[in-house]
Amino acid sequence: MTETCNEGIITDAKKRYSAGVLKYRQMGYWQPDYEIKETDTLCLFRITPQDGVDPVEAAAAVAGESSTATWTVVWTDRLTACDSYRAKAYKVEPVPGRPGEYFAWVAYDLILFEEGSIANMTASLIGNVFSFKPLKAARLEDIRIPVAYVKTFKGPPTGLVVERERLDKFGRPLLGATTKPKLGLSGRNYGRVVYEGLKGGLDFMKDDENINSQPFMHWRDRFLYVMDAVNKASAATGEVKGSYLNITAGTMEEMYRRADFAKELGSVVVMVDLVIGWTAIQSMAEWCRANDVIMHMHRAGHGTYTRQKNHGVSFRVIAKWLRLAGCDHLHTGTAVGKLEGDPMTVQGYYNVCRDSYTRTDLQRGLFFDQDWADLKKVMPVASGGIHAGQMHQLIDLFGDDVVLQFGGGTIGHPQGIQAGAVANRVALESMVKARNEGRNILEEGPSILKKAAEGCSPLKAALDTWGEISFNYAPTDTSDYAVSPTVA
Ligand SMILES: O=C(COP(=O)(O)O)[C@H](O)[C@H](O)COP(=O)(O)O
Ligand SMILES: [Mg+2]
Repeated sequence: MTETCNEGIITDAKKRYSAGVLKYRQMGYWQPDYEIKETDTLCLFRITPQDGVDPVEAAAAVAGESSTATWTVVWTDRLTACDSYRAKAYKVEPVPGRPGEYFAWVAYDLILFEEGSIANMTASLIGNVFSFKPLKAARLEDIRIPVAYVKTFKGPPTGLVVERERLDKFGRPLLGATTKPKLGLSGRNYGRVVYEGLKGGLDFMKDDENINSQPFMHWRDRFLYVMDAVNKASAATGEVKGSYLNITAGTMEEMYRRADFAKELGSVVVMVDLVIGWTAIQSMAEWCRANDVIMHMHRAGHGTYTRQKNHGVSFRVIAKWLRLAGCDHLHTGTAVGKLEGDPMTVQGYYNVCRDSYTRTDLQRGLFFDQDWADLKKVMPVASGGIHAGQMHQLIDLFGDDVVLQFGGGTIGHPQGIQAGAVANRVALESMVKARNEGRNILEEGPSILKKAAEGCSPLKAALDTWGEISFNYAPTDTSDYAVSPTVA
């Protein structure tokens, strides 16, 4: 598929710039012999051209519409350094095992993006091009962001190393729980749930994505009761505790108001939902940086555009943008829980959050090397339908630098919320100890848990209630190179 010459480009200026419509490849958006620069942003798109549309022309169109082009020749190109500003599609390959789909690699010059602005970068890369008629579908699969551009972002306000220092917690995953029911509790009842969870042994409790300031619980009531619970649980256990106060609101002014109040009450953490948008995320990261507060990011809404293989934006790209934009915690999936997530693909997201340098790893969906240029690391959050009986799988999949969050798997415990938290903490500590002793936790996990449960009735009850619960459905978003990688 890849061609070795610039076939198609019209170089004669008179012909190139006479008014009319040319093919994108004739305009210079297809350059198979293009030499990638270290300062280029590289994108891998998965495109499904309409029947009869040449994949190379479709790739050139993607490069054109996501950079400088419009549908017709414009003489004003000649007032610019258009040869370098034009994005270049430089390689097209059929996707293995997916007839009609092609991978198209496109390079973008550094000058095309404003420094430190995900809003600006995304307005180019996913601006018009996903609605383009010659394509049935398009997906941004992966991105390589050049160090020169990475250095224009401040990244996570706290980062996972400093977070551990502030919390004084090392050598094990952190534990959390989402307060349930998501909606409807009064402030006082809500605070009670938070206290029970933290007192039982969790490090964090968490507001859910859709709890903001509804009539049943004004945000100030929630913040007051939650912080009362946090302080009492810290005093009772001698540990630093936190509860992610969701400051998501309808305006920036209101979000700042809520963040200020959270800080005033002594919260170590605030939370926002991905749906607030890139600019709001970058602004809240600035606020968190200035106020020494951890920023928890719930990826609410992402499944609308990340899940389907043929259209949208892969979550690995969203994770890369979020690390640049700045968040300290990021929901990245569980693989074993109730929500979408192929294990290898999910591990790829974790690598994006925690690596200093991410290596190409096709089986985990990573198509490029990514140098993070010492940008701080994001703490991934595994959350969604998990329970103590899966502890060995979770630690085996994700290691120590992760928040394991059991919402229903704490609050639904038959002996109460505090018992649910105890079960999770005991399961976690037994599994970490077994791993540190060199045991194969993936194989021995169930027996390690059973043994630990002999001395812990809450863990026994958790295993009896949920031990057999699993969510075995075929994942939607898997690597196309899971069996034998063919692209270098
Ligand atoms: O409320 C929950 C989980 O509750 P529970 O633990 O009771 O299932 C979170 O919103 C999900 O983690 C979001 O999904 P993701 O983390 O994949 O973004
Ligand atoms: Mg939720």
